[in-house]
Amino acid sequence: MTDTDLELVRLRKIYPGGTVAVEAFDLEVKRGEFISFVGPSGCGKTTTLRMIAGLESITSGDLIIRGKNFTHVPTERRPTATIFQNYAIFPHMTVRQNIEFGLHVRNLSASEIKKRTDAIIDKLQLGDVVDAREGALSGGQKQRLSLARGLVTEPDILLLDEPLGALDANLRKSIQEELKILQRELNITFVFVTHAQSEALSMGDRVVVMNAGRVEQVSSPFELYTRPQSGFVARFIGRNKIIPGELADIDGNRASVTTPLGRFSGVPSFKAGSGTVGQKAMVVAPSEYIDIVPAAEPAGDAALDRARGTVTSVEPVGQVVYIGVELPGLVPMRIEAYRERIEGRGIVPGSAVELRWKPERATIVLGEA
Ligand SMILES: Nc1ncnc2c1ncn2[C@@H]1O[C@H](COP(=O)(O)OP(=O)(O)OP(=O)(O)O)[C@@H](O)[C@H]1O
Repeated sequence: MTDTDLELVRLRKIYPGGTVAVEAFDLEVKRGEFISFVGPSGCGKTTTLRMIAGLESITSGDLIIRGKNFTHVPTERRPTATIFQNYAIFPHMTVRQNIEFGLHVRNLSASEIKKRTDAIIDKLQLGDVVDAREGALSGGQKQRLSLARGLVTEPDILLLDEPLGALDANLRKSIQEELKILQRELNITFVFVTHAQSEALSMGDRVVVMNAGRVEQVSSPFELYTRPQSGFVARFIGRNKIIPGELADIDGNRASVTTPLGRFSGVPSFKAGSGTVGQKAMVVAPSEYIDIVPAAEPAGDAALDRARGTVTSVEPVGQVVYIGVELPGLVPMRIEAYRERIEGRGIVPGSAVELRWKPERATIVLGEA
């Protein structure tokens, strides 16, 4: 038995009007993995999910689930269930009837339907509202009902399209946690679409970042946050500072870039051999790894990379202070620092500062910043 649940091979979607919504989408998802799709509006997340669900035809490429090709199999014969943002609950049916509905259309025996429905009602704590209709349910209960409807069909893969989008921030947070626990317990593969990067990173075992119909990067949340592989990911995920320049040197797992502020090095995000000296590249460092100190302060650690600038603004917000820094030849940067780290150190508008970071924390990314 293969432990790959889902394989997308060169998946492509062109809508009848000619819009190329998804292009060359390759992905392998392991059984029991929680995978999030994230990207800006219109990047093709929903289209990809709908192709997996069979709600949208596949223009070319292959959809493989547990080793079987489902590219042209109709939705009702796919081992998937889909949860939508608007819940898609039948308002005239009770909670129990809503859950049973998907089982009746599968021709299961009455006793099997009851057994499965009772189990899922119990699992999702809907026992108190089994006879209620949609109008009487809270946002959280509606969310759990829509999950119950999907899970009761015992899918191999659960597809979730912005399922928490309609919830307020607090409820969203607690349902995120519930969902993650539920997924671990059931060990079902979840494919979760969201446009919120924090949600994608906190929920996903791995995250697929999409941009304009294409996959930009597939990585664990930490890897994505600390080791972006493209300028798009560096800007879209996390709080990176980006210094543009030209690739100067590549040596194993170190590369360096000549920038208007000097030459800096970092870990290359590209494979050896794919970068050419002189081509456009950038130094990317997560904000959390950059220290801001008065320029006159001696550098204790000679191995740090350093860039000099002038403070233009200092804006405290709670425990964090946002410091605007003008750097020669670059667009101004905004650095976040803990208030206690900078208090009393003379970091005020007009003062000269140095940004310092460990080169091994920086990533060298090819392309135009
Ligand atoms: N039914 C359709 N007919 C034609 N074009 C469509 C259709 N549905 C989506 N598109 C286009 O395909 C592209 C991808 O859309 P899709 O909805 O998959 O993106 P998305 O990343 O899910 O965006 P959002 O976060 O806004 O839902 C967009 O350019 C969109 O306008």
